[in-house]
Amino acid sequence: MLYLNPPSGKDSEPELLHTTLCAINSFGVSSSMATPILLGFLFLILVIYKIYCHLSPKQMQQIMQSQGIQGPNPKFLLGNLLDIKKITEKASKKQKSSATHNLEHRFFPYFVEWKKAYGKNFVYWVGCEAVLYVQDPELIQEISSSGSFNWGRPAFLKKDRFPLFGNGLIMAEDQDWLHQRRIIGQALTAEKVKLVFGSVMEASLPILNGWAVRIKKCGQGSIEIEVDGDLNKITGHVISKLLFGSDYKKGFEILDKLKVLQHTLFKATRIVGIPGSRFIPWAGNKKVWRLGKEADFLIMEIINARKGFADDLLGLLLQEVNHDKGLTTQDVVDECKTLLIAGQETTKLSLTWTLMLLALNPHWQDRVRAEVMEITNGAYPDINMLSQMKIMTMVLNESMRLYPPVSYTVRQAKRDIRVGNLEIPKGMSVLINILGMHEDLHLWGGPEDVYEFNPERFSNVEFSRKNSGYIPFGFGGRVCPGEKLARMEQKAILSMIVSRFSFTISPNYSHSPTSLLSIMPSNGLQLLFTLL
Ligand code: HEM
Repeated sequence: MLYLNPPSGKDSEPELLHTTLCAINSFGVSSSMATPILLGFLFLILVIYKIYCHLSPKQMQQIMQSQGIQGPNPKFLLGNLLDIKKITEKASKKQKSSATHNLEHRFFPYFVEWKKAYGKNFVYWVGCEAVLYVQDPELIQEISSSGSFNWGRPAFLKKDRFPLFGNGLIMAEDQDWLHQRRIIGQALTAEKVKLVFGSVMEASLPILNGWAVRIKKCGQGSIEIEVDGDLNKITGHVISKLLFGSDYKKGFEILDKLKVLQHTLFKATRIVGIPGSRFIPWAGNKKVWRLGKEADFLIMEIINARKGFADDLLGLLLQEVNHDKGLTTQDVVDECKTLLIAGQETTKLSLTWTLMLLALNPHWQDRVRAEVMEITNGAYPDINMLSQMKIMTMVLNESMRLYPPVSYTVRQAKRDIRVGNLEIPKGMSVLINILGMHEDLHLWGGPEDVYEFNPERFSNVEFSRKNSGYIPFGFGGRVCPGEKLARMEQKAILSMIVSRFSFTISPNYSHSPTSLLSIMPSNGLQLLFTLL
């Protein structure tokens, strides 16, 4: 087992619940605060909840229990939020001084504890929202084939994340979702992705040349580079060019705004899941509204300046405006925000974590380099060479197993749905813990192996294909439409890096992954680079 520097700061809480836990903190649910005003407020919330919920928590619990699905007992109004808070605090006190790749214990210690008590599928409560936790690959297969239109996104998440995604593809449902999915699909086919290869090279070369110049200038053989920022620039350039074509530079400003918005949304002290809370004008909410509007405004500026339909993804989306049952201009704005966030951050993070893992595992770094050199003959790769890079694929797969950029996904039953032997009642949310699946001892070879970086496990192509416990790009109808693009970018950028530089971990790097919608390093990634 390889150990990394311990985290310097406090461990972050998982974002899904972080915000809700902050809500408890900010409410200060203690007996001393139980003033008549607070009680009146809680009563009002309860009434609103009752109106919102399809079934009462008790009814949902009974339905699930009658089917053998157990779970921790929910408390009045707060569900299991206080349990989550208690378990998280206990776990962070116990945390070992050295950090490993074991992220589930770090981000979801309460899931780990509940799995031990209730098995791989159980029900827990986020306030009044019933959530079915699923970590059984067979059940996930059943959900996959139970029809995309049966599932939506939980209303409280859609509202909470509205400034970031609006009604873009991630949040869209029913016919809107299908329509948007078709348009995005057209822009991300294998053929279209080939055309993007040029912009990956165009974005990467100046940055990598800059690294080489700095190494030569310093005269010490190696220098420290903060790679996270540079990978941001490369992946931001690629997605921005895909979306906005020749207007791509304006995309950088929008991306910067969306990142601050994302950090504010997931770090700010807010209440999630309580109706009306997003309208309360406190500082976090106000900042989120302002940034959301500013991002919209910048995208509208690009749209308004357009004459005719350009040959980019924005052009494709604009062609759908004003058609019968077509998109509105606001839908196009929302789609741009969605694609910028979904397409840039995830790809960047997968590269960041892969570089960290290769820096820690020089043997695998050498193997990837040898393969790239053999295929490219020491020159830059062309698009057709990427598919020959098998060891590179194994390394990337293993990196996304240990550090999946998206750690979980949530659906909500739009009607009563039969999934295998289970009857899932309308209104119940289902959380699929991608990280938990990727660290499942039964799927990945026991406690000795599961947290190890071992790309060899992906050498058996049949195993990887069959194993539905591996879902870094999601599953079913909502599977990531950007997978081909992401995989091309990953390979192109990595092959250029390993063929020019070797790298190790800098003593200044402290291993402190945090979860803000995606799993990211809290303090960036600092590596020591040497020219080959
Ligand atoms: C390594 C890179 C990436 C990873 C690991 C990743 C992962 C995922 C996952 C797990 C989902 C499913 C989420 C869910 O079911 O809730 C998803 C959906 C999505 N991804 Fe990606 N993604 C990546 C790159 C990209 C890129 C490059 C784009 C766009 C150019 C993109 C656009 C989207 C969109 C629009 C959805 C929503 C699909 C829908 O709901 O129908 N992703 N992604």
